[in-house]
Amino acid sequence: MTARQVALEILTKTETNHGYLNLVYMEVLKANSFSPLDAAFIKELVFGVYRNKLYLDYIIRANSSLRLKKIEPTVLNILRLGVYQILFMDKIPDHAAVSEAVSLSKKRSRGRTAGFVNAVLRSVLRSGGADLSPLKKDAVKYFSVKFSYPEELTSFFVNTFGKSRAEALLAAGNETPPLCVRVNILKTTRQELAEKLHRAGIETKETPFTDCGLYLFGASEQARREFSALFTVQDQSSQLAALSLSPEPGDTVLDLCAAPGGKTTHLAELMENCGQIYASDLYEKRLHAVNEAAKRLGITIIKTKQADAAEPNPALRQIADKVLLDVPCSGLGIIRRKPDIKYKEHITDFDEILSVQQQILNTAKEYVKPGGILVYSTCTINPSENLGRVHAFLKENPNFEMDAMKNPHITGEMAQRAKAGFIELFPDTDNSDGFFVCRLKKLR
Ligand SMILES: C[S@@+](CC[C@H](N)C(=O)[O-])C[C@H]1O[C@@H](n2cnc3c(N)ncnc32)[C@H](O)[C@@H]1O
Repeated sequence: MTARQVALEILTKTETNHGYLNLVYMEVLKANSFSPLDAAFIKELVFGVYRNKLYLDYIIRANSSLRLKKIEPTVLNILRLGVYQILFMDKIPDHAAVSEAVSLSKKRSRGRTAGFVNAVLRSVLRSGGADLSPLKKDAVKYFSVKFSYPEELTSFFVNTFGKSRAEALLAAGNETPPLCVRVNILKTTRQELAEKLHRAGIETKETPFTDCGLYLFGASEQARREFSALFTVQDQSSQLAALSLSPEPGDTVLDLCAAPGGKTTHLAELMENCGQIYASDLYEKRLHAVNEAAKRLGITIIKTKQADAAEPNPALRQIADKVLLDVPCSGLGIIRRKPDIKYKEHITDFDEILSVQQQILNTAKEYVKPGGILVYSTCTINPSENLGRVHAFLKENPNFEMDAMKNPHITGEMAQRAKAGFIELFPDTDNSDGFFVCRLKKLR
């Protein structure tokens, strides 16, 4: 199969199985042996199409004799791939984008579709796309098409952050995030790993807000596998969650929403693999990933168990020095990694997720020893799931208070907030995933 055929397969599979794009992409990658160049090209195609789907559809509609609903789903995806290459990938000659799309439609579809695909793409080449200026009088409609966010979600951004900040955040959500890893300090140091990677032809840059992170440039999947005992792929924003809990060797730590274990293993590294970590998750199957990650990194202090964190467990009452709650959330901070989040139905109906977060907090508060610490974190930038959620909790639980975080790498305005007990990161200003971490101390 050619790279474009594989890309079409991934798009179709993600749509028809209601799958997650990144999981389908990884599954296809594991099942085949693509060259690093092909793997990168396929990724660019499928993530690019997802990031820009509504915009691409708008252009296809403006250049097609058929309404979108009348176009067969496979043909629509062939067109999206073609238009994406024409408008977003400078290195692909236009004639190659068109002829490859035509030959794909000959292989994958029936009848006269090849002629139709050819006509639409040639029209896109002639017109240069479509004129968005008639949409400009309505910011929500305009941003929705320009940045490919459904109108309901675009409205949420505009109402929450104002027009100009919303524009910056929507644009940042369409960027390709850098590859960031956390160094396994049980086995190496940041500098040592950077030198090893450099010798293997991979350039690195230190993360500014943490002392254990590196950005990697030019690392193929194969190279990533080669060094997998020495690092964990994790954005620097996520590294701040375990760091903010500041676990120490010998501590008893609970991680109640643990899978796939990115933060659990970080806790263990900070504890020098000494003490105990009880890691649970609602989904038993997902806990395998935690055990696998621990094995890969040489960690032995994690015990996993399936459990619903919203259900009280009296056996855990006041056993923990530290508790991490990396709760399920709307995920609005990681759209650049998972662009399919944008199109999730009812994405802005927050009531259910807010209620789960509240229940988990209310259950977990009982597990913290007096004087102990609870860290609440999310990968969203929705204020009601973040500070809103914490303030509501503190109002009902005066025996907890926000506790200053000690992180010498955080400066400026962010340091003021860390001193007050929380950190907020945004993809537009911090070149990081949108993330929220809050450190709470149980007074009595
Ligand atoms: C943000 S993810 C956790 C990511 C993880 N901490 C890491 O760093 O790799 C949230 C997790 O909460 C789990 N979850 C959802 N509802 C839950 C519940 N009621 N109790 C426990 N876990 C839950 C999900 O299965 C998911 O693995």
